[in-house]
Amino acid sequence: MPVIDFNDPDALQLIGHACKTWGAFQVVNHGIPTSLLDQTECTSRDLFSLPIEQKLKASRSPDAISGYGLIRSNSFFSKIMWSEGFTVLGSPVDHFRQLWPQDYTKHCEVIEEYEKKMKRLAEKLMWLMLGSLGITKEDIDWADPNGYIPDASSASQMNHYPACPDPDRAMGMATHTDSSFLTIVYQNNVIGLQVLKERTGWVTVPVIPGGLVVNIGDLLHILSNGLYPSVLHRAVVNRSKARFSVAYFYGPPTTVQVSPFPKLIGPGHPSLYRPITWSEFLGIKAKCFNEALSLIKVTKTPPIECVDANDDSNNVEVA
Ligand SMILES: C=C1C[C@]23C[C@@]1(O)CC[C@H]2[C@@]12CCC[C@@](C)(C(=O)O1)[C@H]2[C@@H]3C(=O)O
Ligand SMILES: O=C(O)CCC(=O)C(=O)O
Ligand SMILES: [Fe+2]
Repeated sequence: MPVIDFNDPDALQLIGHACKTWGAFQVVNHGIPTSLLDQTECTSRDLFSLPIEQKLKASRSPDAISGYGLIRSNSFFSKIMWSEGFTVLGSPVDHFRQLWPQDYTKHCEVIEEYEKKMKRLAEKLMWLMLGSLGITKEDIDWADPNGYIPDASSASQMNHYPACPDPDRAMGMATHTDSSFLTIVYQNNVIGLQVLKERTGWVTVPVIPGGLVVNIGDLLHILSNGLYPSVLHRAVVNRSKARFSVAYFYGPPTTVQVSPFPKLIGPGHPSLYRPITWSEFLGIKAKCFNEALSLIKVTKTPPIECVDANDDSNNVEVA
């Protein structure tokens, strides 16, 4: 998977190429301090090491997004999902007060700082990705002239995959695409994230010091009219080491209708998707999961290569 230095003068072209061919890349020299990533990992470790009764006090309620629980999408798969998660949407304070009645403030400060810095990085990445498609700040009416997106939506997902006695019979996180515009993933120094590369198979994403993984999500897939396909990915578990990851999902304001960008449509390039908001798309995904993109497709195109996204077998890995 491409590793892109944010300070590389060719970053725009490199990002464009990575988006087209992999749907993902790693970024280094991104400006997020290592100390902040370490602190975020510490908060995540503290959270998941709490007694289960304590964690359940901050359980995600059935119709809510934030809180402690299993990943919803796991219910679409038959394998045992060897993981637990905690989703943050907006301020973590209410849930963190339930988890750590005495010292929730320090954990809130870490997560708030992490979200602030991630939002800035996500915005920069988004403009590079759009720039590589020939889309400028003036083209996007939900951004201000400086490229700032006042009401951008985001959520963070902390994941914990304990060491697993029988890794072949389990999966950490089932195969999925993210519904966001883009997702920035921090992984601790244990491998486990895999991406599906067309005509190659599953590729394990190496852990590189200071590296953050960037995934193309479904909303950028739609906006780019399929030129930048959202990447199928999953997390596998291992026998000896616990793994932690934190994913930051970034997208446009919830009320914005995302549709294939007019500049990318023309003779021979019909618009492939109908306009949709992130919230509506999440609703479709909650019911139909990996079929969501094809359900909002308006023009049928023959599949290039058939990949069974619901095949959660472990034995197709390519290093
Ligand atoms: C903004 C979001 C993306 C997400 C759904 C959510 O509301 C918060 C959790 C996210 C997550 C994390 C694990 C994989 C995933 C598919 C899931 O089930 O919950 C993603 C969702 C998504 O990208 O659609
Ligand atoms: O654990 C990982 O590396 C992947 C996490 C992920 O894909 C997600 O939270 O959406
Ligand atoms: Fe993901």
